[in-house]
Amino acid sequence: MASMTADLAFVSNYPMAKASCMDLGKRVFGVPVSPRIIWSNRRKLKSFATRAVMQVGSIVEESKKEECLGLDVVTETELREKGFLGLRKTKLVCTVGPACCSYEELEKLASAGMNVARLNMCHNTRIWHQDVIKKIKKLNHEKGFCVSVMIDTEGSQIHVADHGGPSSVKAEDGSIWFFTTEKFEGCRPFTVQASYEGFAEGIKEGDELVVDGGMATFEVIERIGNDLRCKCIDPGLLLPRAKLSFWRDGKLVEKHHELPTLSTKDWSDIEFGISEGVDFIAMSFVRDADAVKHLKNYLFNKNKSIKVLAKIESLESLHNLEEIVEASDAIMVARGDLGVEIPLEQIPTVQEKIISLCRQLNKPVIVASQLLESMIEYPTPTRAEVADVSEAVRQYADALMLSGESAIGCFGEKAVCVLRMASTRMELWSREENQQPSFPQRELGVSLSDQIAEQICNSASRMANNLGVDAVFVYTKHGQMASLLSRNRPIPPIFAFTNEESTQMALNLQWGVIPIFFDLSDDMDANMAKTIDLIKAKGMLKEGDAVLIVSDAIPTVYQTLQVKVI
Ligand SMILES: Nc1ncnc2c1ncn2[C@@H]1O[C@H](COP(=O)(O)OP(=O)(O)O)[C@@H](O)[C@H]1O
Ligand SMILES: C=C(OP(=O)(O)O)C(=O)O
Ligand SMILES: [K+]
Ligand SMILES: [Mg+2]
Repeated sequence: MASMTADLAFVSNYPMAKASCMDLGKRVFGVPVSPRIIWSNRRKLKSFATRAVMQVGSIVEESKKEECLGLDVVTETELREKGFLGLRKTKLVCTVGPACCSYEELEKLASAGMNVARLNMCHNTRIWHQDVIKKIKKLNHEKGFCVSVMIDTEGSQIHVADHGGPSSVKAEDGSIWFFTTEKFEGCRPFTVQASYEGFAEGIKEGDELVVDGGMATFEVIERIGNDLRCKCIDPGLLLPRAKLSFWRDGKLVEKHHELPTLSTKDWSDIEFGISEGVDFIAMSFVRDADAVKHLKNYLFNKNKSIKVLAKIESLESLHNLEEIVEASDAIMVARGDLGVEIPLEQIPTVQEKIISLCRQLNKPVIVASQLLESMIEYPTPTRAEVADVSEAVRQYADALMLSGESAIGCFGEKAVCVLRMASTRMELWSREENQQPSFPQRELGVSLSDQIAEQICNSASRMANNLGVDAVFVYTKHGQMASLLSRNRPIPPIFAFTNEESTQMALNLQWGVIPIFFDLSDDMDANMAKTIDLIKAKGMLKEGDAVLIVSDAIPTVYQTLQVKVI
């Protein structure tokens, strides 16, 4: 085994009162090392001591070993080209649709940097979605990618039923339209089927009916039972499944319809997702935490490794934001529908508030929709779109999401490249110019061991930045330590080694984390030595590089803390 000449000091969770100071005295990082404090928490538990160990070590010797490491091909390439500090931190989610559903197109998106593939269950058939999932898993298995899969529910929003007619219908100014709940085949002139029979509840003459956030606007001129006669006052297009919202005196008429957040179709889509082994389920139009808890309880008995994202896209979800974030595994700022329910000019501020709350509560957050909308048709983005992307990156969003840009756009691969380049450059620039929000100091941990893990990760991140280490290695079974490190947004990349594939796929949504599948053993030293050797064997660690090591792996045999100087 290659030897690792380094000083290693343990910082774990020993109450300060018992801290003993040991000067390991050796040179690390090329500078004399001041004495270090050793904390270790020897909590006398009958079961295993919960210990989080942070070690600082430097590597000064070559390693000869070559072993296959679960590092995905994209990261490996980026690492070789740009080194540790050039690695992109912000994750990329791509909606898969007809424009990119072939194996070759999916491979292009993965090579360009897609971390998560999103399947919108509003559209297409389950067979189609199943085929895409199979291709993504094949790409991961055969080509060494690490792309996670997310399904996104249709939800119970009121929308225009698929009129089965041409892809979009034009509404002329002054034309009279009939919005009905009557079910009929095909399409009738100037008649629109609404997806929900109670869609007109509480609506009065004079109210405005807005389609898809403004694609067309109508004035309600008569209510006939459950149906509405309307006059087009702002001409535009009626797209299939267009969403409907109602406004009165410039304010949204909040629809507290009794539709459940998850419709019957959603539940069967969820069963489909479980059977296909998806990694994430994104819930549309979440109104409160109950719906999230209900789904998580259901999944607990089916497949508890599937992560639940709540999509913030209604006024009601903003009213219940904190409880929803607390209950969810991750959050999506779904700006498409959110922009229908709140004034567009408020989106950047609301988005920043959601991102900050998610960081405080240690939940990854995706900024979604219309980031590069013009690239559906054009090969380059507008300045406003790149400004939107860089603002989401500056706000420290964990991930950015493409919708139509990749699903139906002519330049999906280019759009991913624009996101990748813009986010990498903005990460570097905003760090150099200190443009990013400071870390919200809200304590998370409730139990002592959670508080210890949180404090270790907060300290480890500060230490990593202050010492200028090249990388952070974390050994984690369920990803908690990796996410707590990510929450701090440290400068060096976080290599998260885990022996749980579900953890690896879930960490694909965490800012700055590179999830690596690795057969963790109970021997921390072996884990450390082997992973460092392996990364070195790939030529990605070089002489003098410094790695900071954190672990929450609860070994089965550790009874004492080891201080090792090799
Ligand atoms: N799986 C799919 N099959 C066919 N078309 C899709 C699919 N996913 C997305 N699309 C197309 O891409 C557009 C943008 O995707 P998205 O924003 O996810 O959907 P929506 O418009 O329902 O919010 C959709 O309106 C639809 O036209
Ligand atoms: C992502 C969103 O949801 P969907 O595309 O499913 O409407 C959105 O509304 O921004
Ligand atoms: K959806
Ligand atoms: Mg939506």
